[in-house]
Amino acid sequence: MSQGKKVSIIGAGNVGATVCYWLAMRKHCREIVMIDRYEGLAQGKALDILQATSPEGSHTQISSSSDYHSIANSNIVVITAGSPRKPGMSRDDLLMINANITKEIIEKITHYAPNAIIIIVSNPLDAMTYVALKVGHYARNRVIGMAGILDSSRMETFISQKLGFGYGQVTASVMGGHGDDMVPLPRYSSVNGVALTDLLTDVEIEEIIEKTRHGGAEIVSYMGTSGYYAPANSTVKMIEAILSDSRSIFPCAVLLEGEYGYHDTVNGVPVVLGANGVEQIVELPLNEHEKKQFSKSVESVNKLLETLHKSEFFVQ
Ligand SMILES: NC(=O)C1=CN([C@@H]2O[C@H](COP(=O)(O)OP(=O)(O)OC[C@H]3O[C@@H](n4cnc5c(N)ncnc54)[C@H](O)[C@@H]3O)[C@@H](O)[C@H]2O)C=CC1
Ligand SMILES: O=C([O-])CC(=O)C(=O)O
Repeated sequence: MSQGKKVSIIGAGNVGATVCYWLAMRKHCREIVMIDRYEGLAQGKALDILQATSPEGSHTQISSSSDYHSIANSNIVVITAGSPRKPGMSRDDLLMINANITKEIIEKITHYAPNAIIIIVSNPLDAMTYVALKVGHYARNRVIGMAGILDSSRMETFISQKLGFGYGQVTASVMGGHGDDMVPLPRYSSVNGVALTDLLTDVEIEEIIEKTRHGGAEIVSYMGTSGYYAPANSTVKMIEAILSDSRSIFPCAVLLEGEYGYHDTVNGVPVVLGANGVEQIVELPLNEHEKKQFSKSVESVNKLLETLHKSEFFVQ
């Protein structure tokens, strides 16, 4: 696999450490560095994960630091630093607290790892991706938000649960922002090639769409904090695609510059991921209903961006 590659993870909490664990176990990179504002946390988790690598024959070197010098020469930096939501909160409630954290971290990354591709995980995802792009003055291919793969994998799970068969054979597609207005696409979902619309009724499909839209909140309601196994798995899929230059299509949050008719905003769309990050944005021929839903999702993200612009966040 992609030995010789370095990934840094900023934020060694639930998602960050689980990304580190998955990556180490799958042996896709030579080196992983974890940074957290609580150095002891990153240090403890790095050592714990490192001690799990030996029985697996993984050569991945895992270290922790509070010093950003250690992220130098990273191929990819993943940002999972920031607050998760608590029950009753929306992801959007995290806007200002996580925007400030993202800004502080991006300023370090542009200094210490100027050539890295950035994967954003912190919420609200689309707005944080926009913050990273603007604060770091990055070309848009280099900053990518993780959400669409996760939302699609949730939809796939709910489809198999509803059907009672097809586990592992479902392909679902979710576009749009990572919020309650995300756009699950049953027309682009199938079970081993059999169209979803041939297997489930409209009412059943609508139920799945609603469950997918609230998939994150459902987990928060059980645990008091957000999920991390599926989010970490989705993040690792993006890392693997970039490190191995697989040029795979995944739904990811990227800056739109005219695609789907929108400018200067971030939203989730299918992209080709490869060595340069976003190699291509794929424009699906959406029908009128899907276009309307996507427009609502763009509006929701734009409201957050407006709040940031009005608060003069970008001129501080
Ligand atoms: N995009 C997505 O689909 C998903 C996004 N998330 C988001 O990811 C973020 C992290 O979630 P969890 O790992 O569950 O939270 P967590 O609380 O377990 O971990 C966050 C870590 O960030 C660290 N941190 C905070 N400020 C920092 C700074 N300035 N520098 C370095 N480290 C800092 C904290 O010390 C903590 O260890 C949250 O915003 C959450 O909403 C979580 C799951 C899915
Ligand atoms: O729901 C949350 O707060 C975390 C998240 O984005 C997800 O799990 O989809």
